[in-house]
Amino acid sequence: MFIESFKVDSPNVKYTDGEIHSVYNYETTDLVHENRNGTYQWIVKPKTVKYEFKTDAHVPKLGVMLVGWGGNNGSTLTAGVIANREGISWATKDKVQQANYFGSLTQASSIRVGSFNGEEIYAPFKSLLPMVNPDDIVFGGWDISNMNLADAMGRAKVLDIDLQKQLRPYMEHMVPLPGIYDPDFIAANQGSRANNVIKGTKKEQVQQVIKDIREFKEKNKVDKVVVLWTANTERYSNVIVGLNDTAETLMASLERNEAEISPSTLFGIACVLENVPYINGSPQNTFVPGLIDLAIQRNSLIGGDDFKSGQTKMKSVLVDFLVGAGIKPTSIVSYNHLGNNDGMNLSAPQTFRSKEISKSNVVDDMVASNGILYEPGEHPDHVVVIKYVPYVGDSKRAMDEYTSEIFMGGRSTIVLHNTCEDSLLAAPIILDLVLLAELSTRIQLKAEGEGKFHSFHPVATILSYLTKAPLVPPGTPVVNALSKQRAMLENILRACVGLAPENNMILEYK
Ligand SMILES: NC(=O)c1ccc[n+]([C@@H]2O[C@H](COP(=O)([O-])OP(=O)(O)OC[C@H]3O[C@@H](n4cnc5c(N)ncnc54)[C@H](O)[C@@H]3O)[C@@H](O)[C@H]2O)c1
Ligand SMILES: O=P([O-])([O-])O[C@@H]1[C@@H](O)[C@H](O)[C@@H](O)[C@H](O)[C@@H]1O
Repeated sequence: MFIESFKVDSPNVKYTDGEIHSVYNYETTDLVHENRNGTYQWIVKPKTVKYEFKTDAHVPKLGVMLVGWGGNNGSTLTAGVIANREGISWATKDKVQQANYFGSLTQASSIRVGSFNGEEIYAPFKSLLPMVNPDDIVFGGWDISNMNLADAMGRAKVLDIDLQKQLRPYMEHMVPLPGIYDPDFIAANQGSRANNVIKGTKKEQVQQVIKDIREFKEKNKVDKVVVLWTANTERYSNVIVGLNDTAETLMASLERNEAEISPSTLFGIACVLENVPYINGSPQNTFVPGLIDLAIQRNSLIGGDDFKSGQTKMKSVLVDFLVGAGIKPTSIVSYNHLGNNDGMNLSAPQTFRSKEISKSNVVDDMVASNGILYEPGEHPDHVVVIKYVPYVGDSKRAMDEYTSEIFMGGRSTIVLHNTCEDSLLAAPIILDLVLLAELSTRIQLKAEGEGKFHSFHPVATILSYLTKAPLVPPGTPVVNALSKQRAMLENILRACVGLAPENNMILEYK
C-alpha cells in the first residue's frame, strides 16, 4: 500500500516550529587485527554511537544557476519543470501526455515505512524531510552560446513538438549569461557556438561570475542559490604542485592568470568564495586539490562528478549483482554512440579521456569487495568506447557485453542494448542533485563526544548515488554500487527523522 505522508511518533524525534531534531543510535563496528594466542586474528567489535540531527524545516526559495544552461540537459530540465509547474499536457502520436518527474529519486521514488495488517507500506521519498518543490525553482545560468532557452530546446531536439510549442512563451525570454570559454579545455568543434563569453583575465571572470550570482539572487528574490555544471566535458586539468595543489597555490595561480585553470574550476572558485553549493555534472577533474582545499577551508558544499544516468548506472547495478552472487566478471565492454553536442564534444581524444576515466572506475569498489573472486590487484578487462553518430541525436545507444566466470569453469555472457535518452535521463538527476545539495545544507549533526553541531563535510558524498565518479573527502572510501549508494542516502535521511535504516529483515514475518 502507498501512503502520501507520515509523521514519526518517537521519544527520539521532536518536530518543533521550523526544526526537526532527532536522536539516532548509529550501529557500526570497530575492527582490530590482534595477535591472539600466537596467531593474528581480525576482531570485529560492534559499537553504538549516539548521534543527534537537526534539520532546518524552513524550505527556501531556491535559485538554480546552470553552467551550460542552453545545452540539451539544461534546456530539457528547465522545460520539464515549467511543464510540471504549469500542468501542461501535450499530444504525442500515442496519447495525450501529462508532465511528470519520472526518473527523479526525490520526486518519483518511494521508501518503505513499515507493515500494516500484513501489507507493506510505502511513502514518497520526498516525504522523509522538507524539500524544495521543484515547481518553485527559479532557473538561470550561463552559456557560451547566447541562444535563448526556447530556441535551445528546439536545437536539442529532445522534447515533443507540441510540448515545445506550449513552452516557447515561457522560455523565449530566458537568455543565458555569458560563459567562460577556453578552447584549450573542450573540443575545437565547440568554437562555433561560443558567441557569448566573459572577457578579461581569469580573476576578472571569477569576479564576474560572483557578480552574476549576486545579481541573480537579488533580481529573483531567492533565498539560496545552487550552481551546477552541465556544460561541456573538459579535458583533465594538470595537477601541479605550486599551481593548484592547495587553496593558497590555486588562488595565487588565479592572481597570475595561469592558463591551466579550467572554466569549470573558475566557476568552482567563484561558488566557494560566495559559499554557494557547486556540483560538477561532467567527468573532468574540476575539483583539483586546491579547490577541494578551498571548499573545506570555507565549508562550502561541492559535489560531483559526472551524472550517473544510463549505461554506467546499469553497470553499477549489474556488476554489483554479479559479484554479490559470487559470479566473476572477467570482461566488460561498454560501447555507445550518440549524436548530440555532448557526443560531438566527446569526439575529441582529450575530452573523451575524461569520460573514459569516469565510466571505467565505476566497478573498482565492487571488484575490491570480493577476495574470493579476485586476487589483490586483479581486475576485469574493461573497455569504454564512445562514438559520435549525428543521426541518433540525444538518443544514445549503449551496447554492453559482460563476460563472467561461473561454476566449474563455465562462462556466462550477458549482452545489453540500452537506448538511453540522454537528456531525459539526466534532467531528473540534475534536479535531485540540486534539491539534495540544498537539503543537506539545512542538516546539522553531532556525534556523542562532539562539542557542537556541525554540517556534513563540504565534499558532499551524500550525492554519490547520482554520479559516476563520486567526489569524496580525502581518505574516504568510494562506493559506486548503486544499491549501497541509495541505501546510504535513504538511511541518512531516515536517521534525521529518527527512523532506523531499512534492513529488509521483516523479522515480524519470519
Ligand atoms: N545523460 C547525459 O546527458 C549525461 C550524463 C552524464 C554526464 N553528462 C554531461 O553533462 C554535460 C552536458 O551534457 P549535454 O548533453 O547537455 O551537453 P550539451 O553540449 O548539449 O550542453 C552543454 C552546454 O554547455 C555550453 N558550454 C560549453 N562550455 C561552456 C562554458 N565554459 N561555460 C558555459 N557554457 C558552456 C555549450 O554551449 C552547451 O550549450 C556534458 O559534459 C555531459 O558529458 C551528460
Ligand atoms: O551515464 P552514462 O550513460 O553511463 O554515460 C553517458 C555516456 O555513455 C555518453 O557517451 C555521454 O555522452 C553521456 O554524457 C553520459 O556520460
